Amino acid sequence: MKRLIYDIEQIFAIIPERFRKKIRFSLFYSLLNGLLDIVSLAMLIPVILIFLDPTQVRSNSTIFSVYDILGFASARSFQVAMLTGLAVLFIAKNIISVRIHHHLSKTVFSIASDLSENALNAFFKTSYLEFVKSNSALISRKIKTIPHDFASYILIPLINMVSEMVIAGIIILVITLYNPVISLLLVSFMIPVLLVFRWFKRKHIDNIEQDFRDKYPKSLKYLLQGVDSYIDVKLYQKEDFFTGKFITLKKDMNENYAWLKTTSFLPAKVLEVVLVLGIALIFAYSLLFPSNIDLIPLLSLFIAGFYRLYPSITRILNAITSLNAYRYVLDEVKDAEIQYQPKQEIDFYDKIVFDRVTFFYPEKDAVLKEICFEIAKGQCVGICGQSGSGKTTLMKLLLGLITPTSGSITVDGIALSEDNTWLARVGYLQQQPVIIDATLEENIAFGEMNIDIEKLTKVVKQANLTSFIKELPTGLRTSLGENGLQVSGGQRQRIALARALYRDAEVLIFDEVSNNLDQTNLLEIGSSISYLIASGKTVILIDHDPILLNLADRVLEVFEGAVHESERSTPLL
Ligand SMILES: Nc1ncnc2c1ncn2[C@@H]1O[C@H](COP(=O)(O)OP(=O)(O)OP(=O)(O)O)[C@@H](O)[C@H]1O
Repeated sequence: MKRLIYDIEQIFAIIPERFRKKIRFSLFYSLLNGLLDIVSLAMLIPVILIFLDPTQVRSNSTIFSVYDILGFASARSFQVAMLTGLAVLFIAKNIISVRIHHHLSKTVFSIASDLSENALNAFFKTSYLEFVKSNSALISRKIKTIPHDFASYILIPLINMVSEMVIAGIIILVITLYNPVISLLLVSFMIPVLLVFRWFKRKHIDNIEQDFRDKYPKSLKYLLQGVDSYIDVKLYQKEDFFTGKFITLKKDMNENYAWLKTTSFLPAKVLEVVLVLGIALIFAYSLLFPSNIDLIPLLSLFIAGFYRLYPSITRILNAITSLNAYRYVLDEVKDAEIQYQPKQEIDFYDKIVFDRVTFFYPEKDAVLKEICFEIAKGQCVGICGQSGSGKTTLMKLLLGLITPTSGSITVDGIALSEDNTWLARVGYLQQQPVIIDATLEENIAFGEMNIDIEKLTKVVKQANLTSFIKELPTGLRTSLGENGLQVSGGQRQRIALARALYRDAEVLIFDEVSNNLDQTNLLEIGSSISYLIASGKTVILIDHDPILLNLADRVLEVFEGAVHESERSTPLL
């Protein structure tokens, strides 16, 4: 019980503030729904009675007072009216019930959407270093699966459980008042159900939480890795490795899922047996003591009580199973709401300054030590250095994705961080630019809802994309497919360049773009870069290719953690 209260407190803490009132209403409506069930069942008993024995209309004082107040002239017309009333009541009750369930589901799944939104915002807020340590399976689980599981397997079962507990309590109380023997019979029959359930839960359900926590993300990881490395998997003939890893985990999980399903099925079956045994016991009692018992009302009461207690008990037990199996979700969904703070504006009009910047990755030696240099606005600076010397790290620092361990990086005197608008001024072109599964124009405008056609046409020309577009079946509106697999390395680079130009980036960083380009594409990118330099953009070229480095006003060399002005040892063209 203590655990349950603790869980309820935790669950309430997770529900976003604006939904708490709605959830309380949902709970209230669920209770109302249960009460309507009880009322309609209670109405069933007198209707059965007057049908089986019409003399009850006059002999039963309660029934007679209703008959009298409503001014009926014959028992038959009263029977018909009661039956019609009962039908209307059941229809109305079930319509209300559907509406209440819809309200509950709508509220609960709106909460799931809210939690997903929070998780996605939190993901975009994670630091670059945390991001590189994470994996996509875990991220997608946190954003998609966990909020959904919280709604489906925690919130709905919890609301059902609380309202069903109250309803079961009311039913037992009412029956006790009417006939304590039946009440005792009903309660004592529930005990074997609870014992069987408890045994099952201990044996099979308690491991399921571990499955959901550990095996599910691992299996998803192998699945995604296998799909993402399609070419390598085929090349190295490692289909069995990925399939094997995935399927071993999946089989274990499915075995436990099977027990989870069986457990939810179990109470209904046991309760059915209990119902038949109860009826048999009442019959046996009436045979043994015929004068002591009024068989029909007793049986009606037992069956009516059971009819409503049966789903109550099933729902309570299933809710307990669900809360146990999915309790881990509570730890993973707890992330606080993101507080948005306005970002500090940076208008780049003078220079970028690296002042005694040192950077260590966690648990590693310093990649860069006390480096100092400046880049003036409008300059084109080349950066070269051996593989692993720290060129990309330098760029991540310049982008503000990572912050110096010591020293400072400032733009016009303002220190770089994710809390200022610096990233909006920078276009970063990587070796393998990202292509999203969308049209070419959506790839260029990247995340803009309303595409500015005039600007689009301009950047398409600047990035030398005109001839590529002519080859496409529907021009700029052609879909580039998942991961842009149908686009060549050179085309990718030009699309990325158009993307950077579309957002009016002031500073353009080209990170080893020559790696995936042939001579023709390299010259084309080179001519685009020359155009950018001429138009006053600040350009940073991390590269080893003389064709590109030749475009730079100066070249910096990263070597053993330091940065020197290079003598341009390579003959420039
Ligand atoms: N996220 C990270 N965590 C830990 N170490 C890292 C991380 N990223 C890079 N490193 C290490 O930092 C060093 C510099 O890496 P960086 O990618 O900056 O080099 P680079 O000069 O760009 O190399 P390349 O030319 O091969 O791309 C390397 O030793 C690398 O292993």
